[in-house]
Amino acid sequence: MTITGLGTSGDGIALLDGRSVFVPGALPGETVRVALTPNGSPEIVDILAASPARVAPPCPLFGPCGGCSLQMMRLDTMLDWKTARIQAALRNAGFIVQPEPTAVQTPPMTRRRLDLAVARVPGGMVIGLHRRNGPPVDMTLCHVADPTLTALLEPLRRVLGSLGAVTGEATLQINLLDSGADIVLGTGQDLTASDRAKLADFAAAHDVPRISWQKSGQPGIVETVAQLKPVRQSFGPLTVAPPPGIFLQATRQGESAIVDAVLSALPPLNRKDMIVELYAGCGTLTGPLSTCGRVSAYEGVSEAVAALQRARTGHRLEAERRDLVRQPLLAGGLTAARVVVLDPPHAGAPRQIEEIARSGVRDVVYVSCNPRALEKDATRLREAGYALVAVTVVDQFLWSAEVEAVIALTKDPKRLRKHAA
Ligand SMILES: C[S@@+](CC[C@H](N)C(=O)[O-])C[C@H]1O[C@@H](n2cnc3c(N)ncnc32)[C@H](O)[C@@H]1O
Repeated sequence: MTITGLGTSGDGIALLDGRSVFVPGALPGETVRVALTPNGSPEIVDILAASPARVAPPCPLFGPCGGCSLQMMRLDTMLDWKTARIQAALRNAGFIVQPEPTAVQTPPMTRRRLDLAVARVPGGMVIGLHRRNGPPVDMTLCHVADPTLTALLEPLRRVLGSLGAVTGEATLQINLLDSGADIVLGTGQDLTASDRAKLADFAAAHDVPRISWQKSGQPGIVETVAQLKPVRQSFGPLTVAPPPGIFLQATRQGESAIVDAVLSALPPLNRKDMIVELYAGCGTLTGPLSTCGRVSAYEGVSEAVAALQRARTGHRLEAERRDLVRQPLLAGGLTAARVVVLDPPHAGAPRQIEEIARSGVRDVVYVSCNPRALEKDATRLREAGYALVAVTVVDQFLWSAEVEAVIALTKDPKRLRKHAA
């Protein structure tokens, strides 16, 4: 097969009898020989002509482990591919002439958030990421995760193996906060008193400030099992105590790149200007934005809003819980805003964008984690008269197909004139 492109999940695309076939591990320009697996999907058996972008994958778990799909690709080529995806999304949204993008890629071994699967298997415990459509692959090393997190996996295997509540499969979510690893364990069974004592001992032995637990299938209810010291995370001038399992940008370097891009995408502001921030999480952008103007932050997760409200003393910000899908901030409520900054989840923000499009707000900064959603939301903003003035691409999910972007849009004639000059 001749590979003509890369699909949105990072698989090579080939045409076979007029239809697209996805070949994992193949790069554009390559000719590969494939065999069909028992479930009918193609698997490379031989590379007949390799791409100049092909490199030896650094991790021995690459292939079976479902975490990375692109370790056989040069990092700079991968960043170019991700940048081209954002440019294509914006072009499809109708922005034919685009500013030169800034592109940032984070280094390996910096991921500070892991969502892992746990499985009790004959002879031990497996902790890792699922193989494609299969069971988890034991993460004995990782070129993506921060080494502080990978160092915890072996002791975690031992303690989880000793827990009565971990009978079959479980989940483990770890956020590396400024205060240390913040762990949420999910199990199907309730923890016993002995399980709780073992987890508390583990926290003390490994300097883990907090371990929480949730029962599988009850995602909203999280219980603290051990808390040895306060948890904290700083976002610019703001220090919050994040709730267990809260959204955190995947890497510290990615967070800095997004924050820098958002701040430089703002129009000139004075400190009394109101910034409306939508999908605020527990303050990644809110803290830095509060140094530029008054921030009204909206977020759907009540624990994140409570953390922001507790941290706001001395900072120019208000935080409110609001489901922005069911109850978007209406156009009328946006008129006081000098600029709207939004960082929606994967699905984008179609209802909220409609209200922004109808409001008179002059400047919008949109942080995207999904090029498809970006295309739809940016289409509506272009129709409403916004022009594109800056694009930053952030690759903080190294070796996967994920890509983030920060785009600045305006309908302020003065800013447009300055931009054109
Ligand atoms: C991509 S994260 C960004 C969070 C934050 N800006 C940050 O950088 O840490 C998206 C945020 O949207 C929130 N969210 C998801 N659905 C929502 C909804 N329907 N209404 C309000 N917030 C929502 C999530 O809880 C999450 O905090």
